[in-house]
Amino acid sequence: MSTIAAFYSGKSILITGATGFLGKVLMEKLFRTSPDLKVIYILVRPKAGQTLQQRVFQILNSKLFEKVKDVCPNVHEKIRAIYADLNQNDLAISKEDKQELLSCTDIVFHCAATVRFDDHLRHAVQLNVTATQQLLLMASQMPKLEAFIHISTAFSNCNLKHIDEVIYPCPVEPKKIIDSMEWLDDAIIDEITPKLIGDRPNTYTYTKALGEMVVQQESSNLNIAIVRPSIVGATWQEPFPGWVDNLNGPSGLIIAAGKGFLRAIRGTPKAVADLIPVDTVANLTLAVGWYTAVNRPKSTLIYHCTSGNFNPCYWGKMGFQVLAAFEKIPFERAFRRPYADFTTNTITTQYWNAVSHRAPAIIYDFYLRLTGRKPRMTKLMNRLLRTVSMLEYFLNRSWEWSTYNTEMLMSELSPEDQRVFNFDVRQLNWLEYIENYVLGVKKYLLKEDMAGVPKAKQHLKRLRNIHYLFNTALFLIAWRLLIARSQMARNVWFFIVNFCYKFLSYFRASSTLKV
Ligand SMILES: CCCCCCCCCCCCCCCCCCCCCCCCCCCC(=O)SCCNC(=O)CCNC(=O)[C@H](O)C(C)(C)COP(=O)(O)OP(=O)(O)OC[C@H]1O[C@@H](n2cnc3c(N)ncnc32)[C@H](O)[C@@H]1OP(=O)(O)O
Ligand SMILES: NC(=O)C1=CN([C@@H]2O[C@H](COP(=O)(O)OP(=O)(O)OC[C@H]3O[C@@H](n4cnc5c(N)ncnc54)[C@H](OP(=O)(O)O)[C@@H]3O)[C@@H](O)[C@H]2O)C=CC1
Repeated sequence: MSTIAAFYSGKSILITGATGFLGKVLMEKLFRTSPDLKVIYILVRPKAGQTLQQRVFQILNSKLFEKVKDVCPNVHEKIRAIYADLNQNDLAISKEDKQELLSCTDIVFHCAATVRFDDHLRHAVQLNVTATQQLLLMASQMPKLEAFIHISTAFSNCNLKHIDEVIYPCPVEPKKIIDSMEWLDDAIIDEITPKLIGDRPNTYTYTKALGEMVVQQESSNLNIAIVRPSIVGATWQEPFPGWVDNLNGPSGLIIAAGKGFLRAIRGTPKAVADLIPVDTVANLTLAVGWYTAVNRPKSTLIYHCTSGNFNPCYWGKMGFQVLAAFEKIPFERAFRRPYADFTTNTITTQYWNAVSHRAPAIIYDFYLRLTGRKPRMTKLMNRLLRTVSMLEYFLNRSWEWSTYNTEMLMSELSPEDQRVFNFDVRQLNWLEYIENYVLGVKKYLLKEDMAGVPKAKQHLKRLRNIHYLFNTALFLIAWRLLIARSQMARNVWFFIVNFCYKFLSYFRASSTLKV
């Protein structure tokens, strides 16, 4: 019997961000391995016209939760959705709900965050800093609380090259930032944002670093640990390989490349692609919850959930594997044949953006206009290029994260726990993982059926022929224009024609002789 699974049996667990990518996988694993847990409280807000209950119903009835229903048939009764909005200072939790949470919660997993890179600083501070502070305040009033696990990111200190399992202070105290957000207007915040974030690339990484500082400041009276995952990708093994449900990180780019929109990207092929499967993050997080509650370490331990240290993969190799996967698993209705390459400097990037991204979009929009349809490709391409430009920072650098705590935890686990809560990425086969990832993107994000693969392959063949035809036509037009203007080009042309004619005559004569 797994010690960790047994630990969570009978427990009341609070999860924030349970409707998100990581939160769902974490919840699924908890239900599947500890079906005897008492209850999982999730803080949810209504969204996209759906009530809390509808959102929970949708999650529990999704493919991700199929296995859970076999081991925990009454899963609906064990999940309690609590209305909350982390955008509001008191988290908007009702008095009754708050009372129940305070008196019953044994463990907290704080996953909720805004992960948008370009979020306005006010909103990012509210979600990633103030809400964390509010939640910690609540946690400090929970008499039964055994552990509070905060999910941060391995990139919270991406301004450093080597990152230890410590909290690095930001120059301005989080409390001062929180206070200033209350009285500064948006225009002034916009002005000071670059100064505050300093050498970090965006408000996301900055506010996640501030969030860690808040955790540290509250850690004296709480039993806390921080998990810092790197770039979270599709599931590796559980509940099944390749599951993914949003466009963050690599997933959006895989679609863009597979559909033929993305042809070049500024990236360093030799930089480490520090991807980590979402089920690995969930397993480590649950193991951290158990270890923190049972061993009550004297200080706040930080766990890097990264792959580069254990089993590095590089962007060049990963890009190559993604392209190879498209051969087997093509996406339907591609705009162009999938082909992409890494460029290493700004000038070549701009050249490829003009030639391979903007020009085809303009030509296609022209065709749409001619056929009486609304042009849309240029707009889509501009959006894609904006997204890509935000991800480039992470494609052109490598980081080293120390992993002593993660390795220590691994060694503390029984063989059974190492199997059930596996977070040892040394066992990960990247080629297999990437292939499953591409398949997952096709199935779960694009909702495309494998039955459509032959048609997709045929469509790609047609695109290849159009490509050859287009290039030949372009060449002939260019050549024709050149011949009309240059004597030298004419001479070359007559030389080639003459040569071909002589060659054919010789070939014909020699074949007649043989007969
Ligand atoms: C030698 C060999 C040669 C071979 C070479 C081969 C070369 C190969 C290339 C092959 C292809 C790719 C291979 C894999 C490479 C992957 C690279 C991945 C890079 C990843 C870097 C991530 C670093 C993460 C570090 C930090 C990790 C974290 O802690 S946080 C989690 C990550 N967070 C995010 O990813 C959030 C990013 N998103 C945003 O910040 C915003 O969405 C945005 C700013 C990008 C866009 O905002 P905007 O308001 O404009 O739009 P929005 O309303 O959000 O969406 C508009 C439309 O765009 C879609 N969308 C959203 N996000 C993405 C995305 N990440 N990628 C693509 N598309 C995205 C969104 O759905 C909307 O679509 P519509 O609804 O259709 O309009
Ligand atoms: N994805 C990644 O690559 C990485 C993620 N992380 C960290 O992991 C954690 C989880 O990320 P991930 O699952 O990918 O992110 P998602 O964007 O998928 O999920 C975010 C979650 O936070 C919730 N949330 C956001 N705003 C509010 C709000 N105002 N009130 C209530 N809930 C809110 C969302 O709810 P709703 O569904 O209502 O929007 C959702 O459940 C985050 O802390 C992130 O920083 C760290 C490293 C990498």
